[in-house]
Amino acid sequence: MSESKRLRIAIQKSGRLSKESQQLLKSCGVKFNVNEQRLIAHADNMPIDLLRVRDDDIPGLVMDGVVDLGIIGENVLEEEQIERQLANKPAECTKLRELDFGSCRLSLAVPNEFKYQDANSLEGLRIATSYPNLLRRFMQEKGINYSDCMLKGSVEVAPRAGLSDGICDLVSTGATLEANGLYETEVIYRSKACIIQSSKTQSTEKQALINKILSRINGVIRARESKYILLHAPIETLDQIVALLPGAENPTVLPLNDDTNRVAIHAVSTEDLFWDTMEELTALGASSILVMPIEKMMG
Ligand SMILES: Nc1ncnc2c1ncn2[C@@H]1O[C@H](COP(=O)(O)OP(=O)(O)OP(=O)(O)O)[C@@H](O)[C@H]1O
Ligand SMILES: O=P(O)(O)OC[C@H]1O[C@H](OP(=O)(O)OP(=O)(O)O)[C@H](O)[C@@H]1O
Ligand SMILES: [Mg+2]
Repeated sequence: MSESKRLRIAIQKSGRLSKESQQLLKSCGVKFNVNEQRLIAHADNMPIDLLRVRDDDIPGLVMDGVVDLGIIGENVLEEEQIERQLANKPAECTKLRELDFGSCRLSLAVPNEFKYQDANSLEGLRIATSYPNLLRRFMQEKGINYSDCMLKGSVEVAPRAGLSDGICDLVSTGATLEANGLYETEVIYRSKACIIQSSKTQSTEKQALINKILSRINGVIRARESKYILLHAPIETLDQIVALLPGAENPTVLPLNDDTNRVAIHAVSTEDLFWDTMEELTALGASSILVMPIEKMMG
């Protein structure tokens, strides 16, 4: 197979990570259109190809150097890493950074009627999961014997279907567990989406493009986490007002026309400004408070 000159990025074809992975790359200025029937989407304005695959395949594609970058849940990455280490296959890749989506946890859960005290309550039981390696690591650390029942999907119905006593599955809101008469007993792994790079040596051009994409991702995520805040404040409560603005260390303070008692404050806040803080600001005499999203950030 000849080495492609274009940077290959693997993303999930359809599922929890696919929309946000595409959106992130678009926000970084990568222009592409996805045809649902096609595995590959070529970017129009940069030498980048997107490979749209099942999420389980992404870590292996990166570790084998078939693609250069991948966007994947840390849970799937860790599971594949353990699997490959056991099989003596290449398991190396570099996690470039965590992303700001795909937040979930891998947890143990049991039927509502099950009397759970601690992890020892699972001794000798059968647990259904799609993550046998992460489950084994946890159970070995606790010294608990169990048997597993490997299911790629619909794990949450296993106890009711008589296939297992408990489950080890992904949880976010907990709605799926509740709908299936289960409750969460132990969190065994916390996960977010992340971007990974293959360990193979890249050409100077490709590495420069990877660095550019990563720096843009950093800018996009920083911008999404930040807000631009404008407000009018009485000079006498200025210090208290600035202290309330989360993460805004050096705001711009400007005079107001025909008003010597009040000033305008412009600040970039690194956190969302919550309603409670807005109410406290108003109580200190702030007015005309505007909180605006930031589209891009650099430097
Ligand atoms: N409820 C959730 N909330 C947030 N993130 C989640 C949730 N469930 C899963 N994830 C994250 O998204 C990833 C993909 O989940 P999804 O359910 O789409 O996978 P899948 O069914 O295995 O998809 P595929 O068809 O690609 O194999 C998970 O590995 C996890 O990192
Ligand atoms: O705690 P909750 O917010 O209910 O989320 C948890 C559910 O989300 C995921 O499945 P998904 O909905 O992605 O569908 P899938 O089972 O087809 O992968 C996961 O496998 C759980 O079933
Ligand atoms: Mg999958």
